[in-house]
Amino acid sequence: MSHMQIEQLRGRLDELNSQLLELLSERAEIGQQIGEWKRNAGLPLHDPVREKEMLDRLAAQNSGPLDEATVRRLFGDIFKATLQVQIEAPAKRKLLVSRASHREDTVVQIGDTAIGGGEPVLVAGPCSVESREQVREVAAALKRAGVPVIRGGAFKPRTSPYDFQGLGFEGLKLLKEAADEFGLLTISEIVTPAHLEEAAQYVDIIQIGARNMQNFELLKAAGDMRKPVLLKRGLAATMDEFLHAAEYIVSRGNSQVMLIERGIRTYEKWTRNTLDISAVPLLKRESHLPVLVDVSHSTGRKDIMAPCAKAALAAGADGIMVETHPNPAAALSDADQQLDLGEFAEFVRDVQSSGLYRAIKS
Ligand SMILES: O=C(O)C(=O)C[C@]1(C(=O)O)C=C[C@@H](O)C=C1
Repeated sequence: MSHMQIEQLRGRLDELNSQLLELLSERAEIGQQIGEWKRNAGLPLHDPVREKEMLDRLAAQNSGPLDEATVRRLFGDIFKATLQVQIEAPAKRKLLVSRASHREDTVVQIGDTAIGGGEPVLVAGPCSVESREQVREVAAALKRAGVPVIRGGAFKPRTSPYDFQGLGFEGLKLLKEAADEFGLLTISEIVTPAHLEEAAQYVDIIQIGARNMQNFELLKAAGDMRKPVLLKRGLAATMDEFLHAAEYIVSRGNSQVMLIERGIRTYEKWTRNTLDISAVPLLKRESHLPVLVDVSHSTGRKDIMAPCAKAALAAGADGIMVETHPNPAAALSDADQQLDLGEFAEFVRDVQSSGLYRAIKS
């Protein structure tokens, strides 16, 4: 046989390999569907009787050149592989928030502001809305710095019940009033499902806080809204838990979800929490949702906020959240970590100087 003939035969084998692979994949997919049905019906996945029937039929059909034992062994392996796919299917279920189900970056577009998939944005504001003057002063500073979104807590889940709990809806109204005056978007944390509808009049982005990341009723209610949601990573949440929490919202039809890393609890005491920078590229790789980083709650210290913000942007973050207050020493919450307005302007300049962020010019 000539070399050319061998090449032709090998070419034909390559074609048959591709066809076999296609057929095996189709077979495995059908097996997956049967597996799902069995699981729901509470039936065992392994069915030796059915396997024996199939093997006996194939043995009877076989006309060589493979001998019967080989046919039985090969198909036995195929059934084993199908069973394996059936067993692993739930763990490998593609989440709606995963890149595997949606390749392109999700872009949350609110008015002229786009979050995700392009220019990073800054979100800034006081930890808590305290007064009309306070929030108005911050809004003016944000406008000057080209920051499009103002944050401000009105419903504050505080560690101690004796600490300032926020101004509630009055706080949301003040936030909205200041934002409207300076053409900014608003973001604020909501903690009660029943408050979502009313809060939606005042906030452009609903924040679900770290302590509520696995408040499943709140996640479901936010999923029933058609408003952007910023979901904070829980204090001790794994990536898997974080993405599943986001899935609760997206699976109810609200695809406008953004994730925010805010530091996790570790043994380290020099920072308030430990900023998990690796969360940024991991989440960007595994999910199509925009990823932000809160440099205030993660570090809890002003002196490293700008470098951490730059690190987050370099790692691929779509935005940075930072707290600022006209008079941090007198703030009713998080007094130590809020930048004053001068420090905030400096922070923006510093982050901008990295070339990783451009302020929006109005
Ligand atoms: O027919 C089924 O019940 C299947 O689950 C499919 C299948 C197969 O690959 O053909 C897989 C595993 C069972 O042990 C038997 C058969």
